[in-house]
Amino acid sequence: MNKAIEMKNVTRKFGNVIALNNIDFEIEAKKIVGLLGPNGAGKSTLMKIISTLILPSAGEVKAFGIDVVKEKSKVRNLISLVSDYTVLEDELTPYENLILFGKISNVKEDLKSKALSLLEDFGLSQYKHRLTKNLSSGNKQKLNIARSLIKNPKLLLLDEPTIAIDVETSRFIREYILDQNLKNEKTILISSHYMWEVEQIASEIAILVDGKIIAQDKMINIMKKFENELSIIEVELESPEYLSNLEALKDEKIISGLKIISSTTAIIETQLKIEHFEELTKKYNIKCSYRNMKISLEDVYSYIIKGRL
Ligand SMILES: Nc1ncnc2c1ncn2[C@@H]1O[C@H](COP(=O)(O)OP(=O)(O)OP(=O)(O)O)[C@@H](O)[C@H]1O
Repeated sequence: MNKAIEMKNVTRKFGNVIALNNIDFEIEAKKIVGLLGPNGAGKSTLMKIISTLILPSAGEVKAFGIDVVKEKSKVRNLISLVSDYTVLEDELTPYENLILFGKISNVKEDLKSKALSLLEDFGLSQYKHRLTKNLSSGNKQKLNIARSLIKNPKLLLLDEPTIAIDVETSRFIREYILDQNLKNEKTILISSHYMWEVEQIASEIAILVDGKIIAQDKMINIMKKFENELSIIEVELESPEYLSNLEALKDEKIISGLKIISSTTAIIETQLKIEHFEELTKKYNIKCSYRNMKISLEDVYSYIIKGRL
């Protein structure tokens, strides 16, 4: 199988902080992988190592079979990173930014036409002559992504690419990413705290906690596994007088989450199948109706993280 990324026994320390703790991590070429994890888990550190911005303290990292430490410049030709620490030149226009980055990245052919067509794709042609510092943050982020594509990388590393971006722009970015994967066979690693975003585009997810990969699988396998293990049940009480009985369910081991939405509605997370929920409502004298809700990646993620933290 063709691997875009292979990390073996990789550790990265910053003084006493162990940002990555002896991890093994692989991504197959042409996949879109979502990298999830709480603040400080090590996601940016992982992306910075792959993109050769920082070195690992120990271990081996290869991109498309090339060692990222020993053959930095070869790897750089194949990879682009988009993040809030890859800064655009504020005093240049979007067009000039693309040209500059293209030159830095040794793009020799058709640089001008590539820059113009990326500006067109991202709806930035009308701002071609405006200084980048005067663009809206959404347009700056579009430019950031356009810039990452000018060298036609095989692997795109997107570190929270839609943070603080409006709904339409983030949808555009998501669709563009999908298109890049589909038409241009780019491998994409995307980190995000927006689970619904990752759910929409990634075919595989990896969860990083405290510098360790605690889960990695195809999205479909993870969702299937948890659909068997977990039920999310919406409860509608007949009257608020049953609320305290409902709250008492918290003491049941089988209830892993209980969120009160109003005096008569709640969402319950449980390992119990919905067929057996009635027994519990009788035991606790809860007069209600209830229904199974579709499990989301966010439910699965928080279930995994809760079990861990
Ligand atoms: N340059 C640095 N110097 C010292 N500590 C650092 C440095 N960079 C990262 N760290 C620490 O390493 C750990 C992992 O940080 P990292 O930024 O990789 O996490 P993250 O998962 O990307 O977090 P977030 O979701 O908040 O962006 C954190 O404890 C962080 O404080």
